[in-house]
Order: sequence, then C-alpha cells, then structure tokens
Amino acid sequence: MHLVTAEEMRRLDRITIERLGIPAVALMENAGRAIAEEIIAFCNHRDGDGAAGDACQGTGAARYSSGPGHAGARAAGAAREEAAVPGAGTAESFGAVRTAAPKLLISGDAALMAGRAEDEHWLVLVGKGNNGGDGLVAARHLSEAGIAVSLLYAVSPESLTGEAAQQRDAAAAMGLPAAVYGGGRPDFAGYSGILDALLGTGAAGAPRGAYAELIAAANRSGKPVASADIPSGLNADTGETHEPCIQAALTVCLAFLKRGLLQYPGAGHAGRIVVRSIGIPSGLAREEGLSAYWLTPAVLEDVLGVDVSRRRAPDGHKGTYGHVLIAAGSLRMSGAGLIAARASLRTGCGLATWAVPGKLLPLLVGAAPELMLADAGGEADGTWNAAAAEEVLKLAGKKDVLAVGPGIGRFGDDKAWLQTIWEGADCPLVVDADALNILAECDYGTWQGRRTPVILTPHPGEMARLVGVSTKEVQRDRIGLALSYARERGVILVLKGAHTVIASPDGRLVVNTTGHPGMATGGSGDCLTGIIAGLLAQGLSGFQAAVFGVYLHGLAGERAALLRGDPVSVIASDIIEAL
Ligand SMILES: NC(=O)C1=CN([C@@H]2O[C@H](COP(=O)(O)OP(=O)(O)OC[C@H]3O[C@@H](n4cnc5c(N)ncnc54)[C@H](O)[C@@H]3O)[C@@H](O)[C@H]2O)[C@H](O)CC1
Ligand SMILES: [K+]
Repeated sequence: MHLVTAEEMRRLDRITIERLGIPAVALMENAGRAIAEEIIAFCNHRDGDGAAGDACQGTGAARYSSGPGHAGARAAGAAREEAAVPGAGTAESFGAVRTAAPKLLISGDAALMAGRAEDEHWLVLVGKGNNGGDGLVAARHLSEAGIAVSLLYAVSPESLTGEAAQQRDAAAAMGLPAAVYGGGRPDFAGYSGILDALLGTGAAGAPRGAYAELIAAANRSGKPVASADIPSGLNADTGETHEPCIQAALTVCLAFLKRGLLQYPGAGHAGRIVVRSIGIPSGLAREEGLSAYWLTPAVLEDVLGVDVSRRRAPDGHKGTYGHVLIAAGSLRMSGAGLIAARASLRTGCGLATWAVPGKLLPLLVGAAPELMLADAGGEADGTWNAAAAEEVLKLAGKKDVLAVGPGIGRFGDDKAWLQTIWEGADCPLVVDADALNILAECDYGTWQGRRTPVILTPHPGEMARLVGVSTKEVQRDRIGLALSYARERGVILVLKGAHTVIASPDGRLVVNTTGHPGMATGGSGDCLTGIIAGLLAQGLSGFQAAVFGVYLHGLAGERAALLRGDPVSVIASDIIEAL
C-alpha cells in the first residue's frame, strides 16, 4: 500500500480533478460517506448489535426482517426486505410443504445502517478547510442513518470557502443543528462520539486558537473520537504530534495512507486506521512515481519481486543457497556474533562462517555445530586489530555476503580496519552495531567506491551518530531522514525502531509494522543482521534482503511471543528459533 505526504496527496487530488475530470465535490462526497460508514460500523461493533452489526461489517447488504427493533434501519430508509409476491404459488397450492420463496429482494446500503441509531448522538467538530467539508458530508450521512448529529464550527461558518462552503449550506438546508465555538471549556458529556474534522493535510504547525481548544476538549471528554483523514494535531508527513493532538479511536484515512500515521508518536494517536477509497485511482500513485510503501506481502511480491514462498529447487544444495561470512564478536561480546551467524542459517543460507579473533576461536568450538569458525587474527587478548581486516578479506573472497559489526567493540585503528573491509570486499556488505559507530567517525564518502550493495542497520542512537544529530532529531522525521541519507550516501538504510524504515538510494522506501516492543532486547539487532545476510546469500538484491529481512524478523518476533506466551520474555535466541 502506498504511503504519501500531504503534498503528494494534494498533487494526486489535483490530477484527479484536473486531468481525469472527477469533480472535487464528488471526492468530498465519497470521503464523507466513507467516514460515516466507518463511524456506523464503529457504533454497531461497539453496541454489539448483531444483525445490523454483522450487516455493516461487510459491503454486502443486510438480510433481516424490517419488522420492529430496527428503528435505525427504518430511519435509514435503506433495507433489504424479503417479501413474497402476493398471488405467487405457495406451498399449500402445490400440496408440498414449502415456505413462500421470496420473489422480490430490495437491497439497500447496509454500511449506512446503524443498529441502535437512537442511542447515538455524534458531535462533528468542523474546521474551515476541506477536512471540515468531509465532516459536514459525513454528518449528513450519519443523520440519514438515523443518528443524531450536531455541528460545532471551530470558526465562523462564513469563513468556509469552495466545496466546504457548499457542504456548509447543504447541512444547513437539511436542518442539522449547528453552533460556533465561542471559547471556554465546552462540555461534550452528552454525546456518544465525536468526529474530528478540524485539521487534515492542510494543517501547518501546532493547532491554534479554537482548534487547540476543541482538540483538548475532545481528548478530555472521554468520548470515542473518529478522525477524518488524520488526527488533528498530527504532522501528516513525519508522525510528530503537536500539542494538543487528537487521541483517536478510529482514523478514516482518505485515498492514500499518510506517512505520519505509521510513525510514532503519530501512530499511537490514530487508533484503528481504515484507508478508504474516495475515487482517486490508486494507480495514479505509481504513475506519478511515488515509491513509499507500507510493507505488506503484496508489496514484497508485486513491488519488490520477492518470492515470499521461498520455494526451494528440488535439486538445490548448500552451494545454491550461498555462504555467509560474519566478522563479529570479541572477548566480552562473543554472543553477538553467534546470534548473527545462527540467524543467517535459520534464514536459509547454505553455509555460514563466523570469523573471530584467533584467541577466541578455541573457546567457541561447538558453540553452534552448524557453524564454521575462522581465525581472523587479531590481538593476543582476543580483540580485533587493523591487520585482521586483511584476514577477513581473504575469508570473504569466496563468500556471497559479509556482515561486520555485531560484538566487535571498539579497538585501536578500527577505522582503518573498516576502510580496508569496505574498500576490499567485493561481495554485498552488511554493517551493524559498533561497525556503524566506527563508520560514524569516518568520512567514508571519500573511500573507494563499491560495486556491490552496502546495507547499514542503525538503531536511532547509531543513526544519530552517523548523521551527527541528536536521537530526538532522528526520531522527528524518520522517513525523511532515512530517504535523504540513503540517497546522499548511496547505501541501503535500515532505520530500526518501532515501525522500522528501509530506504534505498533510488528513493524507494518501505515502513514495516511487523514485530512488537518485546523485541527491544539484547541481540535482536544481531539477529536481524544475520537474517539480512542470510537472504543476500540466497540471491536477493540489497533492498529486497533488507526489506524482507526486517519483515521476517518482526514476524519471528511475533511468533516467539506467542510461543513464550508473553512478548516481554522474548530474547534474541527465541526470535532465531521462530524464524
Ligand atoms: N487532498 C485530497 O486529495 C482530498 C482532501 N480532502 C480533505 O481535505 C483535507 C485537506 O484540506 P485542506 O483544505 O487542504 O486543509 P485542512 O482541511 O486540513 O484545513 C486546514 C485549514 O485550517 C487552517 N489551519 C492550518 N493549520 C492550522 C493550525 N495549525 N491551527 C489552526 N488552523 C490551521 C488553515 O487555514 C486551513 O485552511 C484532507 O485532510 C481531507 O480531509 C478531501 O477528502 C478530498 C480529497
Ligand atoms: K482531522
């Protein structure tokens, strides 16, 4: 599924209206109706209303009696009623016992059928822009479904223009009760829900004046809030939340998923996200060259060309699936190398060799029978040194991928060590952990260019060192930073953290949402490094391996949590076993 910025959304909207000739008011009508349908489904689900609730879950029409008990539906004037046509043959006339088969089915808009409409009274907070316009359309459809609706304008309705003004007039013509916020602390206790149609992709900066007051009041009310397009107060591009920002139970995102809904803290304000089509052709995004995606199996297969089935050739052998070399571990952190190496095997590479400082090697014999160990030289105390880089290059000569960094620690002339490996390794290179901290101290843009991909896998702190900013600054706009860094440096960047971002030098970007906070545990990153290396060894491209690796890592973490019964108790070895 595509991810868009506010500006990209406006561009796609403009193309739809100007090039395809689909009127803006039609898009807004579709948007408002979609919002109303999702609010009705929310109400039906919340009220546990069986018949109508079921009916509204899907797009199919409801099948139910239109007898008493469905006031809402009657009010909706849209119902599917089964009626026998008078005079048609009945069971008795043919002597067989048969119920009268209905001859006439009148289906209706099940998604606009509210089970207990009479119990609902929704307040629509209306901004002055098109987000407000969407809310006004939704208000009409909610009213049609028999739900009581009241409008509260943030600013004078006279200040609305264009399609929003049209919707203002339509709502007034329908007699929807309306008021203008006049300051103070409004009391929303009498409502069953609030539709936040204050600010959408046209917002700039922190909510001001009445908008801020109404957002705060909605959050204080304790009522469920549904947000039109994005929670008001959220930065649609970065996921930053201004003060105040709506805390939504449901966000009905229009046309395309906004980037800010998938990055924290914004992702924590959206509640359940539903992306609804409003008539903008989904193919436009690809035609316009948009290349940011929320990672789904379809994106893996259709956009990245990854064979998620990971089928194996019947005549495959160890050589078919590649050989991983991991240069990792040191006296105090040998486990990191073991985790990375084992993860690469679990990911399906044919062979894995773990290169360690010679002093450690005897201590590691048998640590993992499937692994091969290699003496990479190093110091007598089991630490790495610059000369060991040449040993690593010799070992890498016949390997399909080299991963460096897990548990290597910092050592004298470690920058020379990394530069030798960076410039000398012909196979794809995965750089993680302390190798990233070393890289951060190097002007590696001056190093000899590489012909095969480099994948960097920093967590936010390591990224902060790579870029020379604070971790807070890294987290402010993860997607924007990852994209610019990958492009400028010509590397594939995996910016780890909640909803990991993977960016490619060619501008492609993917946000992954598999995994859980229990994976924030020592060795989890080493495991990811091994997974990515294991996929590279099997012939995936750099970006494919980085994206699929992050995806699999998260899925394995989820599976490990199920196996452990609790995400909290998951450790890196569990993730490996769950691959
Ligand atoms: N673009 C599309 O494809 C479609 C968009 N739709 C909806 O329209 C909004 C975007 O509408 P827009 O008019 O551009 O902006 P907003 O409605 O978000 O209004 C902003 C409005 O509020 C004022 N304002 C801006 N920032 C602040 C602030 N920090 N504090 C207070 N006030 C602020 C400013 O004056 C603006 O006029 C989009 O989200 C969709 O909901 C339709 O769905 C159709 C397709
Ligand atoms: K909104």
